[in-house]
Amino acid sequence: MTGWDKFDAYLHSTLKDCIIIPNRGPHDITETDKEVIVDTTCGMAILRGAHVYKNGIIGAPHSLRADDTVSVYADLEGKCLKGTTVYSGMKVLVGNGISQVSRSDIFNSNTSRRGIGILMTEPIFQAPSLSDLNLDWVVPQNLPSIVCVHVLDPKQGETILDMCAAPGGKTSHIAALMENTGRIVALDKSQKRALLMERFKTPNMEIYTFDATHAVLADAVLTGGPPYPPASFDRILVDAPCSALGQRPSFINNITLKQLQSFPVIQHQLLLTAVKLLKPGGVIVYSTCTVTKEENEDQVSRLLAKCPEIRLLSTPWRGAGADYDCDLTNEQRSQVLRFDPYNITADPTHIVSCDYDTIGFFIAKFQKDFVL
Ligand SMILES: C[S@@+](CC[C@H](N)C(=O)[O-])C[C@H]1O[C@@H](n2cnc3c(N)ncnc32)[C@H](O)[C@@H]1O
Repeated sequence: MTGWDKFDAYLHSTLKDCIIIPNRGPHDITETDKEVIVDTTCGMAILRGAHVYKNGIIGAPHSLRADDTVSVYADLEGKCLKGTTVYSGMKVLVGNGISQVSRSDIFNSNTSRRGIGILMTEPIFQAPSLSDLNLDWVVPQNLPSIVCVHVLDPKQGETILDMCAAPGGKTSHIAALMENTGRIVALDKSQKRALLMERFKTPNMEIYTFDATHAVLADAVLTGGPPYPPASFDRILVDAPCSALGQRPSFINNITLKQLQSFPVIQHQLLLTAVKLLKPGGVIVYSTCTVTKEENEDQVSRLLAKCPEIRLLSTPWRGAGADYDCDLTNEQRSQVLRFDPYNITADPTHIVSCDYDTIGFFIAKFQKDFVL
């Protein structure tokens, strides 16, 4: 792991399968006179420990040579054209690094676009690059994603459905907790993303590209691929598609109002399907990595109103419940789990517990009545 020797790593105080690797920053750095422009995806990767690959560079000065010290900026509006020499649009500094290549190595069509273009020596935030981890041993995830699977609490031998599973971080955690017992069915609508799950596949895991809102059918059979008959699964994870407004780091969000309004609709459909697929006494965990109440608390109250056979359970984890003006009762607010990075201090010298300095995330746990 690049830079591993420079970073702390410690076992989480209560999650014994979780190693915490804190990042450090923001650091004050001095800008150089050579500016390299990358897109926002590359800029966010840099803040999570990555170097800049040649094909991530969209702008560089004429004078760029190998071994030059450069400042790297993320193009906030996506307006920088490939090959730009000087970019005056909206950009944000993500760090300094040493160029491994000259300008012609980057943009000349006869040279390979592969390999590292800028070795980041002074990123604004320091984090180890986790890209070369052995995924048989560890899977890098944000803390709330790890908590989410512990809230699901899969038991050995059970039949588990992961309705929106790709790229598979939570599915792999479920598989680890089940120690190759039981059956895990992982669905995702996107074939491209479902393929990413193959690297986590275990003998008891089945992966299907499928729209999970259509995963229930009265005369279906439980063996093989979807759809499945009602009351088939012991536990179901609905890690729903969402507006992802809780993601960190994030420079800018170009989501449209129409896109924002589309998520609650699909989330409700997924939850209704999950209720049908759940065995009596079974558990559903609903989660998002966003902060809007329409995608979080409102989904909970809507499901409880629509499905009298479903009740809310407490998420056994420290931290605040809902603190938004929503339709949940005070007791229900204390039962759901909202990770809210906006509520932590902005003072960079203040050390915030890893349990709070997280991405924005929401978790709710439901149980279906034993007798229907
Ligand atoms: C938040 S991501 C899931 C992340 C995943 N659980 C993990 O831990 O790696 C949401 C996923 O839902 C998938 N999705 C969107 N609509 C879907 C649908 N109708 N049925 C199944 N999957 C869907 C998306 O392709 C995306 O991969």
